[in-house]
Amino acid sequence: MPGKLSDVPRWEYPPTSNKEFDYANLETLDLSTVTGDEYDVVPEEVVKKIGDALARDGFIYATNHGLSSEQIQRQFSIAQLAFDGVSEEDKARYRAKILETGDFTGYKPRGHWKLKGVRDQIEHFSLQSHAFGNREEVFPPALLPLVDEIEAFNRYNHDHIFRKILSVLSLVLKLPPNYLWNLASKEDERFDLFRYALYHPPSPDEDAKTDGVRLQGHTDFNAVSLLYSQPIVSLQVLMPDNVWRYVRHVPDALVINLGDAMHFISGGYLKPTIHRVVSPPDPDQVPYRRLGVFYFAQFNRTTRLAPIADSPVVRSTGKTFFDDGRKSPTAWEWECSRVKAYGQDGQKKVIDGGHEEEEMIGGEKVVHYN
Ligand SMILES: O=C(O)CCC(=O)C(=O)O
Ligand SMILES: [Fe+2]
Repeated sequence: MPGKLSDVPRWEYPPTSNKEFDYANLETLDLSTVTGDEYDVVPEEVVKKIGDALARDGFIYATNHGLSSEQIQRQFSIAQLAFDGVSEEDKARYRAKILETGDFTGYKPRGHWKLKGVRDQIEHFSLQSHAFGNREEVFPPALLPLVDEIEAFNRYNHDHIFRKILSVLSLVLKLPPNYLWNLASKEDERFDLFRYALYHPPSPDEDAKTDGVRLQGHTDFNAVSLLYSQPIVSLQVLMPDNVWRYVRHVPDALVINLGDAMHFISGGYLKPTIHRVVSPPDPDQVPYRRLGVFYFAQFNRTTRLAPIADSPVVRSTGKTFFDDGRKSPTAWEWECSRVKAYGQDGQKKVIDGGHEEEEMIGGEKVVHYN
């Protein structure tokens, strides 16, 4: 691997909580069960178990993804460097043009979003696939020696992990195993989003104003999200019984969820589960900064987010979106419009006594949960 290992200070994971909380009971996809040269062989019981879990909970764990503990910890170390080893001037210089372009590439400073008038305490350094072709413009000098390594990690997430998951999902929808991969593997249309995130602990006053919510409840915009499990208990999912439950840390596992794009294309069969980030319920973890490594995988830019008519499972839902499919956006159009609108306190209608807010984007209703 390129990049000088010794130059990157090692990230020491915060201590794992040994307390019990109301954890979500999530299924696990063992990725080593997906085999064949084109990852087209998946045992039937795996398709059944994961299909049921993703239609019901929308969240699963994935294990045996082929990355070592060392390789994963290395990504957290690079994440730490991206925030602690880059000056505030450089973060401003390499700032993401989120509102201008709907593209997260670059640094998102704290306070870009607002929740109940309180500025968020989350820093991001995000890379859309095109970033690797524009290195000098996107990466601050401190990270330039690591670009090949970061790119190789991105490739692995796309070509192996995402691909295997798409094989499973194709079979869930009773399509040929490579069907969804064909909608996501056009090299010049890739726009996956890779992200290092740093959650700073807010002040007690800020936490009180937001009821401890640090990232508002949302669905993801993309197809499949891969979150590298980390020790701070903080991520909650809204489970089918309408109860927020914590996601338990599973060392070296991936926490996987589906986004809007997969929901639309599956005629609503696959669930884009609402999730949020709250203050850690374990007081021992509260003072720690929380680092995240996320890979938001997407379909090709021009993939139209209309229900796949070839799938009997999709057809059986009878569901359509976007004016009965007449105005289905492409994956790119949908993502850009949602990225621009997110967290800007835009045209929202408050419902359910303030617990929910609705916003119309591209003619579809998007609900934010407080
Ligand atoms: O911080 C997390 O665990 C999840 C973040 C998340 O949901 C997102 O960035 O979309
Ligand atoms: Fe998310």
